[in-house]
Amino acid sequence: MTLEIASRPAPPATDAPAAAAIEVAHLVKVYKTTRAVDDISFRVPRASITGLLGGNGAGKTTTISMIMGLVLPSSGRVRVLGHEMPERRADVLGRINFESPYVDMPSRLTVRQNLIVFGKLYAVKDLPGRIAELAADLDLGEFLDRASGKLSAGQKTRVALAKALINRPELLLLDEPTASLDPDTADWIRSHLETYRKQHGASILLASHNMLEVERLCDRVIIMKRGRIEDDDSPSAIMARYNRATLEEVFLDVARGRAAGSGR
Ligand SMILES: Nc1ncnc2c1ncn2[C@@H]1O[C@H](COP(=O)(O)OP(=O)(O)OP(=O)(O)O)[C@@H](O)[C@H]1O
Repeated sequence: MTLEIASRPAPPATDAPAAAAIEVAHLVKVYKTTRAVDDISFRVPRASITGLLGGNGAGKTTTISMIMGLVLPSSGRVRVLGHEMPERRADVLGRINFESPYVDMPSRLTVRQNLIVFGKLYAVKDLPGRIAELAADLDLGEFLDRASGKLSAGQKTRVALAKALINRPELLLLDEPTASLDPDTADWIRSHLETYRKQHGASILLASHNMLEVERLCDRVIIMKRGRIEDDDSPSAIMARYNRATLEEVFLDVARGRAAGSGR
């Protein structure tokens, strides 16, 4: 992931309660010759779970990285919780968080030490209390004092989720949160995300290759292909438009260039 910080002057903050969790307008990212994200616009309302779908290389991770202010857009605009990114990152970063199974924590530190480091970065109040709460919620007790590098994939995912929730984020960005998990653990993680959204009114943007997961969790689905948005609607409306019973079939239609409604 490239880290580029913008030097444009910061515009005024506008954190009106009505502001969407995320607003993206005409966003473009060009890496040398690759147009990774090609003029996309969408809105993620507060307290919603939105799925970001697309085949390998569709531009999902690049989009999420621009939303977090970690990758600088070539053009276009991103607002998070009403604040312009990346200019207003300082107002936003403490209120959002991120999880990806592809980003490892320092492996020699124990789980507890890692959570202390991330909790301090977010200036979490009563950090020992928050870690105890997350350990109970996510069942981390058994390996809280074990080196993070010595955990199984499922245990690592639970720790990554604890790290992502440590600051009680208003917006959670998830890049394939259940990749490489067994169905039982994946289901457990999904239930936890649903509960967190309900209890905290949080907004979630979830990039996933698991269509059942998206059908179950998401109020809305954005389908990307080659950097562009192919569709953006509720799962049921998208399935109806493609005349398909599952999002998996819709995904294959989009990947193979079949037009909406041509299925069956
Ligand atoms: N740092 C980079 N430098 C150059 N090209 C990049 C960089 N990051 C991504 N790309 C390219 O941009 C395109 C979009 O990649 P991105 O990782 O955003 O896709 P994705 O939808 O997340 O894919 P996947 O499902 O495989 O994770 C790809 O063609 C990729 O090779």
